[in-house]
Amino acid sequence: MPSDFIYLASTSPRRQELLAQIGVRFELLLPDPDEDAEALEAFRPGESPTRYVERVTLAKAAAARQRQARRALPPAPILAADTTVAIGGRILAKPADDADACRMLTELAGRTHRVLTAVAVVRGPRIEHRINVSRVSFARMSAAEIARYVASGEPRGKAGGYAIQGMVARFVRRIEGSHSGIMGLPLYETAQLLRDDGSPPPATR
Ligand SMILES: Cc1cn([C@H]2C[C@H](O)[C@@H](COP(=O)(O)OP(=O)(O)OP(=O)(O)O)O2)c(=O)[nH]c1=O
Repeated sequence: MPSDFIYLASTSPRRQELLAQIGVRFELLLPDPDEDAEALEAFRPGESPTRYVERVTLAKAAAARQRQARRALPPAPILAADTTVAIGGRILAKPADDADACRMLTELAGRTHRVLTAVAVVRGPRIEHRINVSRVSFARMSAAEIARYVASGEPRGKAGGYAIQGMVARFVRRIEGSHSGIMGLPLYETAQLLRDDGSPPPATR
């Protein structure tokens, strides 16, 4: 029988909004203070962006499953995701600081890059996942435009140093793929993985 709610193992406010957008009922299952969430996201030399985003997502899902057991929470599926920006085979993570965001945006301006988001759903011992890959083409941006965008604070905490849902949209010439996937949670793939999980129970008469 499908569960009438799921656990969302994500600190990302965008993922919370996106899941709510398709009417999924969820509770947050966030890391304990002593969990090293950043260690999960360390790069391994030579790893492809696809393999990287898949590995990190599965690791986030497995960590959340352990958390659920540790806290003796009621059973329900758990959803985890990771978003990675890749250009020319290289991964751009979340910028360390504003200078790093400037460097990333300078690299992305006037070019097309990929945004990969993997989403995983844990049900007991099983983990299923899907990967969405989108292409985003940015117009040229002058150094002053990049500096102004970085000063807005929007790049902080975002893979590749930008938010498609934000002010940078004025420089987005074209996207191919999934807008929600670029924002952090591809809703088509998510709904496929969840099927009826997270739907409210049918009204009783
Ligand atoms: C490319 C892009 C990323 N992002 C965000 C989504 C994610 O929050 C973030 C990528 O970082 P992630 O490491 O995928 O996620 P997170 O650390 O924010 O949250 P958690 O691991 O707890 O689930 O970048 C946007 O909001 N808009 C965009 O256009």
